[in-house]
Amino acid sequence: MSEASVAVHADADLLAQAVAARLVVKLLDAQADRGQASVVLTGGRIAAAVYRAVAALPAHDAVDWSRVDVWWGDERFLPAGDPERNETQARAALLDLLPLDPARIHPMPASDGPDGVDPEAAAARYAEELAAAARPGHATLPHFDVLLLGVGEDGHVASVFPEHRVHYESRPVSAVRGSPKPPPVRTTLTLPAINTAEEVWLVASGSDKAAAVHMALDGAGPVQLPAAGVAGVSRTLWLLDRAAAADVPPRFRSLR
Ligand SMILES: O=C1O[C@H](COP(=O)(O)O)[C@@H](O)[C@H](O)[C@H]1O
Repeated sequence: MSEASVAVHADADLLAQAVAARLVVKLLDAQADRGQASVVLTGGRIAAAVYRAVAALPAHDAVDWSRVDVWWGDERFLPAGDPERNETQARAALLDLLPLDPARIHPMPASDGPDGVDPEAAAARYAEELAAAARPGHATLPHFDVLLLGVGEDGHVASVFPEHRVHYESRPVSAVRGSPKPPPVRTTLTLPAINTAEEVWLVASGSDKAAAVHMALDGAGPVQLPAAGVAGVSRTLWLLDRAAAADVPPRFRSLR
């Protein structure tokens, strides 16, 4: 598990551009090292801005997108194509514009998918898809080069919400019922699954995120503040705009 580090950018627009540039470089490095790359996407407003920024970045053409696996960290359990689905958002902002291999795009199941409106079955199906991509003889998850997370005002990451029973789920993918943020039914990677990623980047913008960022970096408990429980294997990087970074604890300020 890695120590957190913090990078701050002037505003949300520059933050999105910086994350986009980092992401392209990370995927290029992974392809140079491993011959392929994998990214775990998230949802939310700043994530959408990052996806648009990647699409606008000329250097994205340097990535061999046919050798990139795309996974999701969480999903709103709604019908395919619903504009509120994280998948729909990512496809519209970026994925539909890239020469990806459709077989390497791995959305979480929709509520009109093979399991119907059963999020527990959908979560189990996604866990099977992940396990099928894991290295033979290894864990139940594939290698994730980089996993992106937004951070909610309440400190949630993916669809792991404070005090929710998803914290006690032992499987890597969980159904979420009773989400405090709409829609109420979701599917999500759990924190232990998130923390298998080589690098985890927590991206937050706006003053309404400052308190959650502060508490997460200041030693809050993960059940109360899920973002506090995130740690990538080799890197845990908080990517913030100035407003979200307003209350970053002093020991991280030299890193800004
Ligand atoms: O509902 C969700 O919200 C969070 C944060 O979204 P934001 O708009 O406040 O940035 C997001 O990370 C998560 O994937 C999504 O399902």
